[in-house]
Amino acid sequence: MDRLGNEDNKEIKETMSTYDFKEVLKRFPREKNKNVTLAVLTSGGDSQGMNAAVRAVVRVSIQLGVTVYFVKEGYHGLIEGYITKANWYDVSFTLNLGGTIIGTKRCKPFMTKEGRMKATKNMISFGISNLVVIGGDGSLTGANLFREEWPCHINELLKNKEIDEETSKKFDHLNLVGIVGSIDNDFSGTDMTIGADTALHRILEAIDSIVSTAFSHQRTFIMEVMGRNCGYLAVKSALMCEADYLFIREWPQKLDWTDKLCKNVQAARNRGKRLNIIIVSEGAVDINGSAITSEMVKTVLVTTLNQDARITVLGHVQRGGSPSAFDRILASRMGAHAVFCLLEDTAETEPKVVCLNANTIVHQSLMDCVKSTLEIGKAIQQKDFDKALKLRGQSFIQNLVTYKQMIRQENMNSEGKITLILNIGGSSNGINALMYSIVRATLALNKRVLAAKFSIDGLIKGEVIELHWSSVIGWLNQGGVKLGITRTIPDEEMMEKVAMQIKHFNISACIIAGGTEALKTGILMYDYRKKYKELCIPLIVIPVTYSNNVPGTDFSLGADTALNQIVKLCDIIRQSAEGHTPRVFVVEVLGGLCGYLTSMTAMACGADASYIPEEKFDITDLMDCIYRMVEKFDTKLITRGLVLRSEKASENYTTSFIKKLLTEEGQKSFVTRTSILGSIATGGVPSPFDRSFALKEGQLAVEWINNIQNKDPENFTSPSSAVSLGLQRSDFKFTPLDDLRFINDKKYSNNQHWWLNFRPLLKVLEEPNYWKQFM
Ligand SMILES: Nc1ncnc2c1ncn2[C@@H]1O[C@H](COP(=O)(O)OP(=O)(O)OP(=O)(O)O)[C@@H](O)[C@H]1O
Ligand SMILES: O=P(O)(O)OC[C@H]1O[C@](O)(CO)[C@@H](O)[C@@H]1O
Repeated sequence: MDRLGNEDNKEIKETMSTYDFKEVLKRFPREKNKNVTLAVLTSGGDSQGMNAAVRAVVRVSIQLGVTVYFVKEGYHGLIEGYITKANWYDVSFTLNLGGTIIGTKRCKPFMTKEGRMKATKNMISFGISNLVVIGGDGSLTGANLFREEWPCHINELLKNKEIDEETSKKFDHLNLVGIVGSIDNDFSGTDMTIGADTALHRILEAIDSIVSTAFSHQRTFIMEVMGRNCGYLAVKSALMCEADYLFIREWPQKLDWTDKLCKNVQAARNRGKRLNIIIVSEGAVDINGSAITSEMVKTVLVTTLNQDARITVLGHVQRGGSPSAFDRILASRMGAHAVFCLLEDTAETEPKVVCLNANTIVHQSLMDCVKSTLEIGKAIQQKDFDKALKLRGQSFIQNLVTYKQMIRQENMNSEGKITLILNIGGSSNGINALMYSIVRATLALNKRVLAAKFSIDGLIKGEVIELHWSSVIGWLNQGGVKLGITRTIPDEEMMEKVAMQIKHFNISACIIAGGTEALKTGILMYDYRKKYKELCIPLIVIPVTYSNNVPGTDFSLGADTALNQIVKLCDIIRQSAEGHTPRVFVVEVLGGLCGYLTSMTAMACGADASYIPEEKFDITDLMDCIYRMVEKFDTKLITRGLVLRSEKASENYTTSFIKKLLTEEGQKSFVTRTSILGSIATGGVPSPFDRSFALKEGQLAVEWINNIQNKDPENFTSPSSAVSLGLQRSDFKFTPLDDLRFINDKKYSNNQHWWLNFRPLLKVLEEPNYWKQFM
């Protein structure tokens, strides 16, 4: 799960030019790929997002002139010869589907040499010597073995006269690349496996639903989650649902766990909780390695505490349903990368596995990753749980630490320093989870939290409340803004009052959460330190906005939830056209001057075109879109089209203009409809990513304040004492507000966003003849 630190992965890791198709064609010319044949299979437990990976493998191959095959039903299909040619439209409308359209199976015969020999023969008969395997640790272990043995199988086939000398030379080695598709997130080398994010969506949907019935009856629910050997899903979900107790394999319980469980559960009730959630990973054990089951946990609670406890086993629900936006995008990037890897492979290169590393797609040695993954399993078997935990990586351990901190019940009458929270800007999901995290982390340090209701306006009026441990119970999964929010940025007169209130409430530090208004307010407060010494306190801004347009961070809190909402709505809009004559939808997406939501939705839904403020477009682009649409509908294989437009993509090419143009020019082939999503897209409950992001950011902000207060309690005038917290690649960074003041420049726009790199990939995956533009 953590980086292996392989230098080798530098060659074709995702960079600015990775998807620039002119560059791609230069590196992998179509003429050279004429004789390249590639197959893709899915194996092991299915996972949501596998289809996006298959789609990307197929479409990138076709764009590069590679012949591509599906192997149906995993290794079983390889042995039985269920191999069929894949075409462009075979993978249309599959991004939103869970499972795998090409089937999967757990296949015993592939564990035998005979089975793998048969698979070799079948592959050769189709001329295939390049294979993409999408599956979990087991599938990739098998794939690795298959590739190692391949030359022996070829010799054997030659010896048995099942192939001739020429064929044996032509197929002397197998090029292999793995993509990790598994909800368990249990594979070393990649930060995330395809499907894990969606599984968390399913788990939290279930827990959020259970909470209302548990609350009504004051019940305790024991939720059993999947993950075999790996506690990732359990730890993450426990963290994100405020679970009162967690059982996983890598952190086994001492033998007195029954007492501790009862103590924690009872203490939470005493603090005002009407319900308890206990998360049990299906592989949970005690320090002796003996299983701890949901039934055992229930029995303890019923017999010792006389609790009304119930068990819900989530089971395969976790592997079901439509993939999250993250999984669709991750899988598309990984699928494309897998094809590039295969085209670079030679007999001498070792097999690779495509990984996500600090928000960048890279590849690692498949053998090294498999070895490291198996080591974790071995450590667990040998009951060396410390080693297993260490091997799971730093972020796994950090999640556990955060969980313990959030759930720890602190002294309610703390007398320590006071931190003020201000929410400023528009409403964005995840902000309540952030408040939860700030409150719990601050109380853990024996300090106090005050919060202004309705932002600066409330602060000036003195509408300030104290937040206690129990004030934030249940805030993790709440949409909207519990504290109330306005967009007011203080002017000179207001700033004086702000300073007075900070003095009045004896505030020692301030956290501002929100979008650009929050950042601008933070910069102003920093600037006014010269005039008001009350403002010389540690100040930290945490970007919270669905638009993802705040500088200093790759992600703003709330953007993932909005993206998932928009993707869901686009799926529904497009589905509504099923059974109709061809229909094109023009959908207007929120985001102000930032095309993040539009671009990422386009990638996750497979939009035919997307127009954003950062990318200039003109009438020829719009006409080109119409011609492509007509061409597509002429195939009679497709009847639905999707065009996305950012609300501020262009002053003149408005949504209504584009609709009229499509209606006029495309009327012989399709009808056009519009849909303006507006703020409907920002409602709902925070996504797992946003909850987890909120928890981390809250904790880091509190730690930063604590450190700076401890270091130099008198001196809070330097630029480094007023910062913005941001996630850059995989690192959280504290950027001085002084360095971000360009946000106040009217002309500010950021055309260097990391996600702009994916724009060409959108076209590669959506426009069947995209490659022709470069010939
Ligand atoms: N050691 C191995 N040697 C050869 N083939 C293997 C090996 N391990 C697994 N496989 C093949 O891969 C298939 C899938 O493996 P497994 O059932 O472990 O699922 P997985 O890939 O780990 O997926 P998930 O993590 O979703 O369960 C097996 O049924 C078998 O065909
Ligand atoms: O679908 P099956 O074969 O019952 O396997 C269930 C197992 O597969 C996974 O869903 C994925 O590895 C595990 O979390 C679970 O233990």
